[in-house]
Amino acid sequence: MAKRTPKSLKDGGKKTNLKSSFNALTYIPRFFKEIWNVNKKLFLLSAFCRLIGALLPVIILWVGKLIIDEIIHQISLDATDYTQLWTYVAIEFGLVILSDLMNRAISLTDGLLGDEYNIATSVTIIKKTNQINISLLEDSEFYDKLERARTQTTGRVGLMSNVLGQAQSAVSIVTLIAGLVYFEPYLILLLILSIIPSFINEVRFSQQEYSLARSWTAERRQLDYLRFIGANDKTAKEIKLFGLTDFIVDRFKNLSEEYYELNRTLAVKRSALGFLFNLLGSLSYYGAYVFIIYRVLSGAISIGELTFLSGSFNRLMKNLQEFFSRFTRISESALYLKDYFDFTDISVASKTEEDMPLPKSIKEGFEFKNVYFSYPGSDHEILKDINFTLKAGEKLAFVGQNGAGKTTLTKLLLRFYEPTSGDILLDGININRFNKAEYQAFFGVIFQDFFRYEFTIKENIAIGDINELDNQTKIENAAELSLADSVVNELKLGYNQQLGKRFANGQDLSGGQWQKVALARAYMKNAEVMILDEPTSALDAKAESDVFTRFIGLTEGKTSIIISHRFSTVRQADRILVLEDGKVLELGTHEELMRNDNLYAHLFSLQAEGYQ
Ligand SMILES: Nc1ncnc2c1ncn2[C@@H]1O[C@H](COP(=O)(O)OP(=O)(O)OP(=O)(O)O)[C@@H](O)[C@H]1O
Repeated sequence: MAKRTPKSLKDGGKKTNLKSSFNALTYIPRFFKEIWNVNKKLFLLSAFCRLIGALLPVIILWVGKLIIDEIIHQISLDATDYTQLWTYVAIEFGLVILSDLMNRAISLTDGLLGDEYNIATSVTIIKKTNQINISLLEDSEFYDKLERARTQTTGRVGLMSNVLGQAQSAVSIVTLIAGLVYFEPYLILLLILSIIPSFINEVRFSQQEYSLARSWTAERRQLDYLRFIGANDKTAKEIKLFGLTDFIVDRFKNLSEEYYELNRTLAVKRSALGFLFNLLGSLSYYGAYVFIIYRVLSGAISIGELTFLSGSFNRLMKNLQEFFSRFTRISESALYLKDYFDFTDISVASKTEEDMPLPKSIKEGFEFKNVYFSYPGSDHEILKDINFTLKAGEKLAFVGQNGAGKTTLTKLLLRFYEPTSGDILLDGININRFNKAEYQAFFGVIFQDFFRYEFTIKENIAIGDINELDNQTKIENAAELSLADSVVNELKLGYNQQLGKRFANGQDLSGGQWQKVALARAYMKNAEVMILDEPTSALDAKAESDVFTRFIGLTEGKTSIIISHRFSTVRQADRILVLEDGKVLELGTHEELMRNDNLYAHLFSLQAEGYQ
């Protein structure tokens, strides 16, 4: 990990300001359009309940006023007919029940809508990630964006409740203000004066908190990573043996404590100032209270009106405080919304892509012409002036020392990256001109770092052609050809055995067993071109020879590339391409290269000696 420059509150990365907070609010209509599309009925139900919920407080306060006035009226009359009074009480009771019902309905609909929206955005993120170029996926800035889009899901759901709650508060505030204005218009001024300072305080701090959180995205990813390697079954062996716990804990603590300190400073300041400004609110409330009491004592208003006014004033003040603090929460979450939409808006169109139809079968083959390549963001040339052909139906092996560029060459062929200069042709046509998804479907590939999916073994094999998941015969056939059937036979639940240790009843496999499973994927797909990157490295000598004989059968008549460090495997290819330091050093049959007496012959003899 590179040495980090400590951040302070002042240099919190990209600064956000009031303008950016307000700008972020422009994403809210788009956000609600997405929620609306998720479940229209539920959305309307939630809005309806909130509208009723918004009108109830002022009505309940008003009925309270009627009850008190009626009691005083009855006492002064010495009367015994309380029908009117009990009717009011019954109405208030009904309204309180209705209010409770509405609140519950609101939290229910919000929860359900939030869950549904959550599912929808997770699906969007998975699909979008899949459409994005591999080169972008390896970019750390992109990863930060992805992380923000992924981890802020709960924030987005909260945002929905907050915005809807805000609309509800706005209706309540208008009705309460109408009541106050009717009796005592001046109280409104007092109210606004007491609220504004705390609003400004909230806005200021929420921006600083967002700025801080955003500027620490990369460090949070590091913290996640340390948490992952520090408490994980895959790393546990090495961590114990190398005694890495303290090293990881120290690194984790140093990083997280710095973040904690900055956060704490902000939180303490926010709370202290928040308390002072709220004190101002309480003072104004009691000022208003005293004022209304004077008005009652002077006979200007009734006791019922006193309760209505003080109740309305109190509620209004709380509602306004909540309205403003919620406003800052909304603008804060809206900034995260921007991160999400920035991610979903990443353009996936390739400049060069056309939609040429792919040939049904390969006639001539592939040709690399003067290909140079550096990974994005680096000047280091990994491939230099590469020229060779892969003829239709030919089995070509790539050989070379670690880091020579073998895997990179296949990544270019698969269009995960584009050459920095030079062309790759298929039957004389630049591969960029074909539809990318169709072009990539042409290939059956087993990568060196193939993924061990913690699914069942059957699913792990079917991944080679997931449409055939229910085709048990095909899966068994593939397992037999790749020798994965011997692995299946040892599993308690056979093909339905869960693999890996993450889930209940899962069973892990050895490296070689996993490789057989991965190889079975190649047999699932009857691809036009096969690429196997180190397909047998973890297999024992007997299995390697068996697998390879079968693989030769699988690729019979097919264009294929095999990357291997085992010369017993390599020599069976039709031709061998030897890479050294990103350049083609030799190309020819095994016999030709042996006669050449260059790097290939040298490495071959070295390995042969090792077997003697
Ligand atoms: N995503 C990447 N970004 C930047 N550099 C990379 C990336 N992947 C590989 N490299 C670099 O490119 C060079 C070639 O790597 P490549 O994986 O093609 O080698 P290889 O010949 O397949 O090696 P091995 O035999 O070890 O698998 C290496 O120096 C490696 O560090």
